[in-house]
Amino acid sequence: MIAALDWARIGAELDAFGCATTGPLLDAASCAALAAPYDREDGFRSRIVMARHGFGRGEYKYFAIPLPDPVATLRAGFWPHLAPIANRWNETMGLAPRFPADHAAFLARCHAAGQTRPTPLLLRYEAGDYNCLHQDLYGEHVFPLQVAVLLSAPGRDFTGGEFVLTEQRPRMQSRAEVVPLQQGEGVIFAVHHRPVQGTRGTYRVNLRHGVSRIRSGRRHTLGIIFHDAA
Ligand SMILES: O=C(O)CCC(=O)C(=O)O
Ligand SMILES: [Fe+2]
Repeated sequence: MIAALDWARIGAELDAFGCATTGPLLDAASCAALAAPYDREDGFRSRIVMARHGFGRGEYKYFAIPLPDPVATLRAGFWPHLAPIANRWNETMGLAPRFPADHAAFLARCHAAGQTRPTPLLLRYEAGDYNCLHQDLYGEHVFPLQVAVLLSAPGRDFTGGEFVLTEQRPRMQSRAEVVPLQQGEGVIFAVHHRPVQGTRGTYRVNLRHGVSRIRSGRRHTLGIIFHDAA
């Protein structure tokens, strides 16, 4: 499934815009099966009510280990395609970390540094909820790309609630990008920085992502972050 994606297009879009959509990843039944256990206690390590932390309005839950399928499959499956892009980006940006071919090896590095808690999460927004612009940094070890998969059907399950990215460029005004997604579709995007080719060489821009206000209904998302948390 992931191997069959158009990785040349995705790589080019990530380089040009800092984000790229995947097209369909999960069918409607798989989306529903992932979102349905949200209210259960088991299977999650913690629940965050966003308003309590100034993160926005809505809530999310971090999955416990073992990650359920298809979360584990997606996390491991994206890795070998994203690691070469991440290595290229870090080289271009003059950042030292390089990422191994195997996700387990990178997780071992996170765990040795005390980043032992799993980061894949399930988010839930109701009418009026939103996710403030942020960066999912959880410690010293950062994988520069992450994935979010929309589990609800826009227009049917909810309205509003668009995935947004902003890009803060040195000495320039910020640029915003709205990413339309279908149910079961993912967006791959920069966690923190991305390289931009300028006339005088490469520079780093700072990205943040969030979700605009849900106008009606309920919206669920699966978030896949590749570094674990301290
Ligand atoms: O709900 C969304 O679309 C974005 C969730 C998010 O912030 C994430 O997956 O890191
Ligand atoms: Fe996030």
